[in-house]
Amino acid sequence: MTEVYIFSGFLGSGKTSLLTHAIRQAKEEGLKPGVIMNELGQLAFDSAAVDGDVPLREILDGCICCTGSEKTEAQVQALLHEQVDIIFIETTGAAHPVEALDSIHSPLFGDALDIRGIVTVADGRRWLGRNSMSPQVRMLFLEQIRHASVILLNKSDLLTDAERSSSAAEMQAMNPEAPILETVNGKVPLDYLRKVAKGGRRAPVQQAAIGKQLPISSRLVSMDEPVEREAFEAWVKSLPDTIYRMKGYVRLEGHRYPSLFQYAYGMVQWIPESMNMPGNLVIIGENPGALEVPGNSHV
Ligand SMILES: Nc1nc2c(ncn2[C@@H]2O[C@H](COP(=O)(O)OP(=O)(O)OP(=O)(O)O)[C@@H](O)[C@H]2O)c(=O)[nH]1
Repeated sequence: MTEVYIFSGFLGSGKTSLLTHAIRQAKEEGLKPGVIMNELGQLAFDSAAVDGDVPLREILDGCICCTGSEKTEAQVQALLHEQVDIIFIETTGAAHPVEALDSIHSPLFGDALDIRGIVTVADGRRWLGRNSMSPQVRMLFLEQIRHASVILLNKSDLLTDAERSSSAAEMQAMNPEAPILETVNGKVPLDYLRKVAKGGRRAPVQQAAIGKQLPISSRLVSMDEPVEREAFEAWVKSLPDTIYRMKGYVRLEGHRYPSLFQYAYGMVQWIPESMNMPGNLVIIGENPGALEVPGNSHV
């Protein structure tokens, strides 16, 4: 049977970081991993994090929970044909984990799949700031924690000892059965996940089809002009709290190529690239269409 793990967690919490780490460990253990990656935008941005030799299927531009289970079934089928030993499904940060789980509980697979459950990556700082999220979005964030088989309290490097223990205790109260592990960059031993993730649904779903009603959308912006780093970061800081995530390639003034830019819950990261990547930025949040974006010359 092929083990299946669903990686859940809010936008920018560290799912891709967990995925790259899990893939590396699976390979080291002699397992053949396969990946299904679900992204909100049309751009398969995170796919670059998956090595070329790992079978990868993408479900783009919509949540796995809303695009219909046929698409997911087809992608799982394709991975099974490639005889993978373990499948990691990275859901979008806007996906309801139980709906994602349901989409792979298909009679098509019979006993070919051993669905081990939901690993939820929770951004510790976002947990502390959860009350500033809009109600529907906060509900999704909490649902991801409530239905986890295992919770990773990630970005624990950004929390104090007191914040780490109070966050873990509060999450445990919300989901008493899931083991909680404090992590940095989603680094968790794969053996641990394989031991503790037992699959199955743990609590009634609070609100069905939450992903369909969520006010979250994504916008792809072409970044055709270089930006000044400080001014760009000041613009990022000025954005409303309801802009949850940005990622893409942005050219900084004085740089030859666009740098990889990441934004998640107040944190900005720039990684210089040595190749000329197309200047594109994905913005995810509530009403990203209303923003004027520096570096984009189009109206
Ligand atoms: N300081 C710190 N940063 C982290 C940690 N984990 C992830 N990050 C950073 O957070 C950002 C988002 O990480 P990803 O792994 O891409 O998050 P994600 O959940 O896959 O994001 P989406 O797929 O867009 O929802 C990146 O800039 C990471 O480098 C952590 O433990 N500590």
